Amino acid sequence: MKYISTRGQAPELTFEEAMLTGLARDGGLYVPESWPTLSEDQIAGFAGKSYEDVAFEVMKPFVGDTFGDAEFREIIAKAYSSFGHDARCPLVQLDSNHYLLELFHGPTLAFKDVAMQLIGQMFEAALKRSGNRVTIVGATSGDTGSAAIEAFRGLDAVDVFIMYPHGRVSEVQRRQMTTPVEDNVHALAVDGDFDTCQALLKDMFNDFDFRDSVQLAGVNSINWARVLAQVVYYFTSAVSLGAPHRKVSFTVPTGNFGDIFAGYVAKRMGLPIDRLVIATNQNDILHRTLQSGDHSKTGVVPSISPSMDIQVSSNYERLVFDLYDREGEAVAQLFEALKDVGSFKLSQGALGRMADEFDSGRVSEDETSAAIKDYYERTGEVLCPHSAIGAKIGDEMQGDVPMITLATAHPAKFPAAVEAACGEHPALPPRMADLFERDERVTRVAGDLAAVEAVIRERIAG
Ligand SMILES: Cc1ncc(COP(=O)(O)O)c(C=O)c1O
Ligand SMILES: N[C@@H](CCOP(=O)(O)O)C(=O)O
Repeated sequence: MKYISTRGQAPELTFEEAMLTGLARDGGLYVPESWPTLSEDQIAGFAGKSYEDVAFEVMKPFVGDTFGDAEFREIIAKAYSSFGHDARCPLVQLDSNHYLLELFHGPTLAFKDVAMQLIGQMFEAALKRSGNRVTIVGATSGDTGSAAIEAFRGLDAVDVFIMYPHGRVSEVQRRQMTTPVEDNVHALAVDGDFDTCQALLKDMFNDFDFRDSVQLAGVNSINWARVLAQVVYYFTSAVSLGAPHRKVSFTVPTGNFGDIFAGYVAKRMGLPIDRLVIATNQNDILHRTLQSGDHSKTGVVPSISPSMDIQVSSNYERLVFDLYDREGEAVAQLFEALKDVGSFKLSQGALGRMADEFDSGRVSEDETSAAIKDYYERTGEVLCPHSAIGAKIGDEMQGDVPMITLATAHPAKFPAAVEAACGEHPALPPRMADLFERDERVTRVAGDLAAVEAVIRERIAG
């Protein structure tokens, strides 16, 4: 399998190269040159298999011979051994035809662990083989950062720098990033919002002098391997409800569009998904786009679901690439306009193709709190604000087929919002019970490329 850039001007890469490269050198995102498909029999055969076995079969066509079969199976086994549930990503019934896919049983209590634990193992294997060293820089609205730090802390061949928006993540999220003691971990509190952090990251990748001198690598969903690992749980959950003999729909709390894009990939691979529902908070650019085709940035407004406080949804570019029949030049024009003037308009054809696959909904702050309370009272489930947004929209969009809503984080990551909404204080697991007593280590930095690059260069030199 070869990987090509959504902007059509960067060299084709293998899986391993794409994983270690991050952003394409033309500013685009790497995607597989075509979507591999699985037969109905293959998908039916997933029933009763372990999460790890399904992961191997779903990801193998994308990974090719980067790892031998035995090595790849071992990588997958190690990645998920740290999960606190035997099913890894269990499905819980909310009501008669609505299910919650719990993705928060990994070490940092968010769905990011599902991919990040795997990427940590894959990076380690690839870097051991090559003897190379890399500088991972990540942008986070709270969860990617802690998951990346957990996956890479203490690794000799890696320095990991995480930029988060100062004052805009929950206290638990911040402490998960600022309290690890390993020397290769560097938390950077950036003045700005998540979009500032992600733009800085992309600018770093486009600064070839910096990129090459620090051996820059990325573990945001810029990295194709991140999205790939998330495709697996669409298969495991759908099959447990009767796929491929029965269709299912998914509702996905959405920000950077990585998680729901993984669902789109599962559908391209042959999983019978009826609807993919984008659930947004008040930062609703994707919901507005689906209504009118107008993809216009507005400022990011802080919310009680901070991980979704995003207006530049990076992976939307991967979808637009398909919506425009994989014409890199058209995609480059649209996303350059988004950067330069803050908006672009989808063609009628592209909007129609998007509407064929996706629905969307938006949940306000008050509605988010009310949804947390309502689910707690009706079902006993304490949901994090992101998952509550998904569940509310999932309920509204229910049709004839089962609806699976992705529960993307554990409520204990957002105790203040959850307690204010439903009166329950969600406890952290015992292994994290002293999180609030640990010392924090963080560098405050201006939201400015030169300033961030200077900090990174200085730390690496030191
Ligand atoms: C808890 C939580 N829910 C939902 C999202 C949105 O996911 P995505 O950015 O893949 O759309 C994120 C951030 O990525 C998150 O951390
Ligand atoms: N919500 C994310 C934002 C970054 O998304 P990613 O999937 O591109 O890593 C976060 O929690 O950091």
